[in-house]
Amino acid sequence: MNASEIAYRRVVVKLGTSVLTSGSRSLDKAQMAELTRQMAHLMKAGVEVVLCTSGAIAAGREHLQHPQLPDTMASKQLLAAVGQSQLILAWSQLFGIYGFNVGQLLLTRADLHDRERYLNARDTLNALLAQGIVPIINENDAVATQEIKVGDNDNLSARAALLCDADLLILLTDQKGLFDADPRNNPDAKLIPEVANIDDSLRKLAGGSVSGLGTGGMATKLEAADIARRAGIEVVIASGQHPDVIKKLSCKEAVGTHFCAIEHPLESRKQWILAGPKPRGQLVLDEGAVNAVANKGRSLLSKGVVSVEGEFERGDTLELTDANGRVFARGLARYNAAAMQKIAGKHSDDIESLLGYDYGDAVVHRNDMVVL
Ligand SMILES: Nc1ncnc2c1ncn2[C@@H]1O[C@H](COP(=O)(O)OP(=O)(O)O)[C@@H](O)[C@H]1O
Ligand SMILES: N[C@@H](CCC(=O)OP(=O)(O)O)C(=O)O
Repeated sequence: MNASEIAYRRVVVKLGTSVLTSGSRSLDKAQMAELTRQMAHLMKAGVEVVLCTSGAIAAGREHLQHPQLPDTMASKQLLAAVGQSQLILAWSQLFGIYGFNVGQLLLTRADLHDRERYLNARDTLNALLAQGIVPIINENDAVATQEIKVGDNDNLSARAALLCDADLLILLTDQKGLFDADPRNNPDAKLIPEVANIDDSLRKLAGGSVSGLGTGGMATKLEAADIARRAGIEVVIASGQHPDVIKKLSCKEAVGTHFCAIEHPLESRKQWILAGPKPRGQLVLDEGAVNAVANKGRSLLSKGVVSVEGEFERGDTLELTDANGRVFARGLARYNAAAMQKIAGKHSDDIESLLGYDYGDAVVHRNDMVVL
């Protein structure tokens, strides 16, 4: 590979459990070595690489020789605690062969929720990359409860790609890409080589994981692709087994399913609104408000709010839905849940008299909102 053929400057590679185990009950070290060789090659050619690795739970099971444990969160946390150290040891040894050091970042949604912590994580990532150290990211499964988890590494890798301002996100899995039906159950399923837009009809094609190894299947890979491409990042889903897959993708060879980046990416703060905080509530809007927000670029006024769900504070993230429950936007609340209940459906001029204070006409301001 010649440096002039490489089309990207910063690449996030996400390796699913399915790739790291090759479908077996243990880490496939030969496969990990081969993928390390490809990533090291890319780095030697001047590309910065961030690795988002799954496999901690699988590595824990293997290291403890497949113990009989109750099917609980605590067992998974135990396996992750044991497995993560084995996993990072393996990556450290493999990258060491090529003279690269690695740095471990174990994140949860809580690290992305708060804008300040989000920016701190970004600084750490950038500092590692500036020193030529390979950042290796996984969810902090050993301590994260369901409530504070991102939940799957596809979504986590998209957040990592946003954090480090990557220009390519590679999701490697056990299938050749996104098919028009799950190829495990549909032998006639066809590979979709190029996706220009992620919509509901595409989401219907993407099923969950049936292998029992991965988390989320294609559904979470599509969520990840949607987040990344809105930030102007190209995304590819491809097979980890494809020969020289990482090298080929970094030279724009057509392998797997490619998702075009959108032309006018969201500014950084709006990327964070989309990818960082977990929504704490929902506002159901009437037809006029849906139209004003979705099509006319307006802020949301109290008058258009039909109902308020959830317990949220001012500044928390909310989902905006239409009457059918379709989420079409996300934004930051200017009023807390109790206040929002009181002013829903009321005219903006009445806010002060209803609440005794007034944070402005917009209950979700345009500048704090992303239309999906
Ligand atoms: N439309 C689809 N195209 C391809 N794979 C699909 C589709 N729908 C569901 N899948 C499933 O997604 C799985 C990959 O996701 P997952 O098991 O979570 O792997 P990973 O560990 O790589 O994240 C495939 O094995 C496949 O069975
Ligand atoms: N964080 C978990 C993996 C979670 C996950 O999303 O797995 P996968 O679908 O295989 O990428 C682990 O290290 O075992």
